[in-house]
Amino acid sequence: MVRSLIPKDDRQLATRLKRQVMGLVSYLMFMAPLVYSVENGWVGFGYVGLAWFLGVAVTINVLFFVAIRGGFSRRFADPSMVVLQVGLAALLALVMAYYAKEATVITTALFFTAFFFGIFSFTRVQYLALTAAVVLGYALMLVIKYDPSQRGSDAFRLELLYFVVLVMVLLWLSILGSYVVQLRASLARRSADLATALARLKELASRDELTGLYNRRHLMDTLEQQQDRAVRYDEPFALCILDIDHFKRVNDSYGHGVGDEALRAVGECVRSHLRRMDVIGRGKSQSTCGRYGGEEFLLVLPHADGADAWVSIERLRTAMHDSPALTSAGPLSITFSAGVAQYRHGESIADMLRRADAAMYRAKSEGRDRVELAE
Ligand SMILES: Nc1nc2c(ncn2[C@@H]2O[C@H](COP(=O)(O)OP(=O)(O)OP(=O)(O)O)[C@@H](O)[C@H]2O)c(=O)[nH]1
Repeated sequence: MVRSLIPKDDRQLATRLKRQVMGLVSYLMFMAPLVYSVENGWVGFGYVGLAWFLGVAVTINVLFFVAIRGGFSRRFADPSMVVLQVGLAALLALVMAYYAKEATVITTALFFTAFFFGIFSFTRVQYLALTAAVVLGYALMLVIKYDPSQRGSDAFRLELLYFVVLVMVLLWLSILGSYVVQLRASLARRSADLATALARLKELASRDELTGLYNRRHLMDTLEQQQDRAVRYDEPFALCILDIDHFKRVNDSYGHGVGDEALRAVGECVRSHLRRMDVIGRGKSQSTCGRYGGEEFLLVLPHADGADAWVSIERLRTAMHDSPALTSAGPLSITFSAGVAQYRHGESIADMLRRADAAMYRAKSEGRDRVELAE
């Protein structure tokens, strides 16, 4: 039952709730030693008192569980409400300290357990403040528990001993606990930095250095994703292989450097054309373009059938035909030939690419500066 109360799709919430269950189990753990103490008269209450104590502890835990699970606690800076929870647990431990006779060990263990939960978020100041509050509370409890005539008794002196030891242990726990909290925070920072660096690396690994467009590896991944989607949802998608016409002449006439500039200009023209097309087809997944090889580009057009894709690439062809690429050698007239293929159910990506390639070669052989639709 508890398992179904802990969501699987929200890891943070699941962790908070698991901690809450841990807190509940911690109290139930004390049941056997408490029963044993009641049985032997080592605490100043009977079974009714015990039922009250455990009842209050369990109710507090269940209320916190509900507040966290229901989202109420999200409005606080600390959605686990650890400060409040540890404070209440320490208060319960003080109540137990008041009633404890020979069973003082249970009180110490209760304080220990409460302080332990601070490890999940307490700062050193919070830990020390809690220690100070407990010390004050314990001192007050001693004043209430022992009237002046009892303060010379062995029981009182023993209680003072427990008190001093408790203060020592709680101080030690505060320092150690806040150190663990700091370690956890620095670990979380490092793993966040690592995740950012990894994302940056992935981004770099998917880009073509010259044009900044996606590289062949990323394009192949995109094509596979589109193929999966097309199969699963029975939706079309198309691709286009675009090859610059007579690019060798650009290199031969103006040098490789200017050739590179022309490639960048073509890349930018393709990218801005696709961006415009995506704005028109709002709400659908975005098109992808990248450098497929030397002077070849590849475009992936989700949701498009062959005819749609052809129209879109034909517009791009006209745009490129009409606007020269700006290079340091001046404006250069650049055209391309392209082959467009629509995905056929059941075919491999390699076959689809082969068909688009064949269409592109047909465009070349029929005079260049053309877009052909694959058969
Ligand atoms: N500047 C530059 N040139 C490149 C790059 N990659 C490939 N090329 C050049 O692109 C040219 C491709 O030439 P070809 O395959 O003969 O084709 P083409 O001259 O474009 O002629 P068609 O494709 O038949 O229209 C070669 O000169 C390559 O050196 C690059 O990264 N930078």
